[in-house]
Amino acid sequence: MTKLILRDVEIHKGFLDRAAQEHVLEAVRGVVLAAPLFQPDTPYGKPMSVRMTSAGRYGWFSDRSGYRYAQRHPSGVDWPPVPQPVLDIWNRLTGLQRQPDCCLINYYGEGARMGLHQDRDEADFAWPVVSVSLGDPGLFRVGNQTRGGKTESVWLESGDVVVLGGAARLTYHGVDRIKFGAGSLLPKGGRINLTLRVVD
Ligand SMILES: O=C(O)CCC(=O)C(=O)O
Ligand SMILES: [Fe+2]
Repeated sequence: MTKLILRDVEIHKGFLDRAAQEHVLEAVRGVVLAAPLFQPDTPYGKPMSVRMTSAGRYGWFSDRSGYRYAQRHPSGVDWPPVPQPVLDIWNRLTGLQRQPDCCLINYYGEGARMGLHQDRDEADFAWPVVSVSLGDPGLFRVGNQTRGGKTESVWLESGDVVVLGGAARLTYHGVDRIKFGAGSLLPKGGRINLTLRVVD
């Protein structure tokens, strides 16, 4: 395990070993069975290329009226609780008493990406965001606190965990592309990202 710092963004390479990745993946499968992946629309009307769902008191949601947190899955069911193996990652890394309210689950299939953005739909930016990568490698781009300027990129691999906290809490970030099929964790390929956030 090595820790890189890229513009105050902490990147814990190899934070989860293979057994831990499999354990988390199994928990994620349980969430997806109860609250299936869906493809949200952006406020601009184009569907996102990433499919997603959530666990926790809140789930992240997007449609023509904007980005927000929702108390239920689009089907009307409650979001399942955040699985304990996922909370364990938060606890190990942050040491905080407060637990995350939302675990957003992003699934990147072939060709999926996520444009540069800030995570700013939460009430209090003092809480960090913790982001877990599973499956195929993804090219993670890190920008600045405001839109524009130079960026730097790093490949995130299965088991890597990123913390956006402190000075980096509002840093622009995104995923340019994935190496579809290059990982061995997901039998059908693709990349899963879990993003843990305190919402309110
Ligand atoms: O997939 C990733 O590594 C980042 C995901 C992300 O930035 C988000 O869901 O807000
Ligand atoms: Fe983000």
